[in-house]
Amino acid sequence: MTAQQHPSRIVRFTGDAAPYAGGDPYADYRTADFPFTRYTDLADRRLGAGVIAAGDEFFAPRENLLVPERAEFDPGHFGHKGKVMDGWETRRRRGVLAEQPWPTPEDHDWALVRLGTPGVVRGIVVDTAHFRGNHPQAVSVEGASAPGSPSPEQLLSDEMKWTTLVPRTPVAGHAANGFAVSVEQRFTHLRLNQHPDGGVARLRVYGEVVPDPAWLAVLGTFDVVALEHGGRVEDASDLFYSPATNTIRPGRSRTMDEGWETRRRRDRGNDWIRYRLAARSRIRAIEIDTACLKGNAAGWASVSVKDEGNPETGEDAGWREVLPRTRLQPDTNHRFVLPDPAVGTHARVDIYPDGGISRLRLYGSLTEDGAAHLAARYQELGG
Ligand SMILES: NC(=O)NC(NC(N)=O)C(=O)[O-]
Repeated sequence: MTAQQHPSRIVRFTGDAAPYAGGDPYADYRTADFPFTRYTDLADRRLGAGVIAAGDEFFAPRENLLVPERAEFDPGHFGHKGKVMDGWETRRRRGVLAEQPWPTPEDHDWALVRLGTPGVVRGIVVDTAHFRGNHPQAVSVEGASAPGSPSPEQLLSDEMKWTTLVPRTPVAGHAANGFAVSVEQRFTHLRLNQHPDGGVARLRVYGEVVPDPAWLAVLGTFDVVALEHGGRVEDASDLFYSPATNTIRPGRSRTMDEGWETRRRRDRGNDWIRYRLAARSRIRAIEIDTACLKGNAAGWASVSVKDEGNPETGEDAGWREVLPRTRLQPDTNHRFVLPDPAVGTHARVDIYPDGGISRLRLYGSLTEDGAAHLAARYQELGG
């Protein structure tokens, strides 16, 4: 097993994985703590991402790449086409002549990914879990920015400009191959290439959401903390059972684990999440949902707002409670109209004493300077 230190200090695994020897298939899996995983997975199915085409998917379908759970391996599961693999796997490439039976150096397989929400990519994980002996020798990743909803044909046409995010790089089998990306551009689509062929279990694309300011301007009032609009979690008191980011995902929770649940507190404190809003906003209405949290819904909740971006004072006025501590019901969506709009760049929900909420929605509109900031960033990133 080899782990190499990359110039950008990202651990790189190289070399083949040993054949599966029985027992826990993850026992010899190689992975690391990649710093960029604190960003949002822009290729999350739950945000609307999809693998819209692939040049070949003989052994295993491209859709597996974005399954949220880690890849499974059943050593005895064989189908009509071979070993059933939980990933995207192409057939073995061949040369064209008896004298040249090998693929050419240019031969490769590709898959086109539509990001769930456009953004700047900070890091990519090409996970080859369980691909041992049939993983690609190398991978590369490119990004494109296309307006609207382009077809695979449009994306593959010569007119489309693709930018290299990860140059062709050798990867290891049965490993989480992580790559830091430093391209300051907003992308809508990615192309994952396997050189010359092989299988990849999962693709994760971590980055910052960059919303289209024209769309937000037309909407006027929207959820200013929603992940898809560029809101994000900065910190939370407890991540024992589930990520706090679940509270700003699209849609309602269908099961308890799709929300945010904290462990049972045995002290006199309380749990909380701190968020950064899409930009400076004026919040007028709040929703707190406890969907699917029944014996463990938060007992009470309050919401506070902080304004770090006041262009007149330039001052940080500290936290201001805009929804006082309010009793919550289990498995219920609660709606609150604020008596006065609350202006801020950050929000915090405090739950008492512990338990969970499934969603927080902060409905409002961008302030003038908030909208100008988003428009400038969009321009800068070539949006
Ligand atoms: N044992 C295999 O996985 N073989 C082949 N792949 C599948 N899925 O059967 C191959 O050639 O890569």
